Amino acid sequence: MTDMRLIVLGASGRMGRALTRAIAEIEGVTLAGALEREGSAHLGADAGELAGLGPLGVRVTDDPLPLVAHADGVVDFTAPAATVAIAELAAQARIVHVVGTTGLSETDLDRLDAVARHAVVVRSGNMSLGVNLLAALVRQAARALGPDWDIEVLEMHHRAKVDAPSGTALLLGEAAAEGREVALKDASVRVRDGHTGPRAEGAIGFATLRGGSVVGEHTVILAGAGERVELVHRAEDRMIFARGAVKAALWGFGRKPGHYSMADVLGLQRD
Ligand SMILES: NC(=O)C1=CN([C@@H]2O[C@H](COP(=O)(O)OP(=O)(O)OC[C@H]3O[C@@H](n4cnc5c(N)ncnc54)[C@H](O)[C@@H]3O)[C@@H](O)[C@H]2O)C=CC1
Ligand SMILES: O=C(O)C1=N[C@H](C(=O)O)C[C@H](O)C1
Repeated sequence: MTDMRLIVLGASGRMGRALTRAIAEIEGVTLAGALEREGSAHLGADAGELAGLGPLGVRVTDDPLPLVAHADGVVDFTAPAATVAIAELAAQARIVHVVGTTGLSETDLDRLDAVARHAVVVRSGNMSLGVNLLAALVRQAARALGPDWDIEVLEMHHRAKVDAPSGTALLLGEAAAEGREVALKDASVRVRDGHTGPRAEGAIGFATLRGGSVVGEHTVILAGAGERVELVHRAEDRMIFARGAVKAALWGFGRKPGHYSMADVLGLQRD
């Protein structure tokens, strides 16, 4: 069987470089193109050299059209505007779109839902096995412990991260809300400052830390009267996300159109 041909969007970014390495190490996929934004200092560079692999003969370009026409999928860890733009092109070409980009607005998500009527979109705020397993545990804990236990989601990331709360924190908050059978938008408290008054009953709180080179750390705290449960994930290497994204692309290849999640890819049941 021939390899699945993948394009990396945002090829010179932290995740873009990790994706190039993951494509090189995983069987059944090949790097078919490397895209960057207009004006990037890395246009024309060899994607393999950017990723520390040595030359692969794939030059970074800012023109998606010729690449999309000859590829089977695009892996995209960039920024919301770039993700929505490539989603339209990927859907027209009927190629798999794996979306790792976080900070997407409700409008952006509606656009992805619309294109997923015609194409395979696999999207997750976190592509690692560990976090997706953690989400299942959080759902179960929130259901078992009930509303008397307060839920707070704490996250820390490197100083260059631009969105908050992280996509993972929101994914974990969604899992907690599902466990409680409430809508996250009705329960979430994303910022606290000044004289806030006591904690609202049933709130799912978020707290954000930024600094240094932290790849990604998430703690879901379930605080009861006189005791506390903490569920923690620590990412130590971006390759966990990159390998997950390549696995998602392979899973999506040949599948019927739809907006899928990493829980679908990993076969994690929603109990
Ligand atoms: N879902 C997951 O498992 C993970 C998601 N992320 C998310 O991935 C995104 C990127 O993260 P990093 O790699 O750390 O950021 P980064 O800033 O290092 O890389 C982003 C890259 O995208 C490029 N880009 C921006 N607009 C573009 C366009 N229109 N066309 C092509 N390229 C464009 C930038 O030039 C940059 O090279 C963020 O939203 C982050 O939260 C990061 C790690 C894991
Ligand atoms: O920007 C990052 O770095 C990360 N972003 C994702 C998020 O927003 O949760 C995933 C991971 O934690 C790293």
